[in-house]
Amino acid sequence: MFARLLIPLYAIMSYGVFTVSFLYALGFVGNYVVPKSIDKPVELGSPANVTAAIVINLLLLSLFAIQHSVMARPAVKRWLAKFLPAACQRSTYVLLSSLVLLLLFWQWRPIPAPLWQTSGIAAWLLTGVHWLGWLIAFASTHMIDHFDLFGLRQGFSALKGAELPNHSFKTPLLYKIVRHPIMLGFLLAFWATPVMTSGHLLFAVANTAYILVALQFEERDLIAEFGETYRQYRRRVPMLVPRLFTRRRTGDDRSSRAVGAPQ
Ligand SMILES: C[S@@+](CC[C@H](N)C(=O)[O-])C[C@H]1O[C@@H](n2cnc3c(N)ncnc32)[C@H](O)[C@@H]1O
Repeated sequence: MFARLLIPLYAIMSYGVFTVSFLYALGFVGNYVVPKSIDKPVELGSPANVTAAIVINLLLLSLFAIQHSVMARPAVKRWLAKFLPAACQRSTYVLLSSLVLLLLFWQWRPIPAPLWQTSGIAAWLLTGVHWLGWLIAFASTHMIDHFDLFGLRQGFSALKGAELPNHSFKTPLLYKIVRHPIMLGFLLAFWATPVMTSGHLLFAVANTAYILVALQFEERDLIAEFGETYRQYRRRVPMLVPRLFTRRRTGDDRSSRAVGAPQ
């Protein structure tokens, strides 16, 4: 009974830490409100320290990449299952990822030299795309299952003494346009900025490289889990860049899917 209560509380606490790290990320990447952001305070990024700043920032980004990817490997999940109840696994992943992100925000060294800069309509447009990116990422978590992705569903099924919910394959809304809308949203939020500093560029390039590699692993796992269904989805729907002229393809897709023919 005690564990049944403790697990949902742990899930709520992890979700709370995730919420703090997500809200802080909005301020960090966009240089809004928060005391320490990607480019501020400027005095932390004195030119003499640029090499040290690059090394420290790359170490922080690598730490996040390693933690986030290694803990998502099926073999590591099986190993963790020896120590952690299954209902706590996702929350633990969410908690550790959020803590590593907060460490990154805290220890990040701004490199504020601007590489390019926009003003007027261009700046407004880029800011709009930036916020659209965050919105796409957040909304897409709800399209596949926000509460499952962040461990709450698993925690509450432990409370009810129910079986863990099955991970089901879904392709609603934006998942019909690209296979990875959450990552597409992040890429838009990271790259669309009115002022691109050296530090921001480092952040955007490193995260883009990480996302492209991590998606290879994620898709390998999705194929292992959902087999031909995911392979067909991969043939039908682009990874990150929406097709501009989808009309004819959609027609083709429908007919090939109807007869189950490879595309
Ligand atoms: C952080 S989410 C990112 C999802 C996707 N890569 C995206 O960018 O929108 C990673 C989790 O989503 C799951 N996932 C990815 N695509 C999915 C789909 N179409 N249906 C259900 N789960 C999916 C993966 O198995 C993984 O556990």
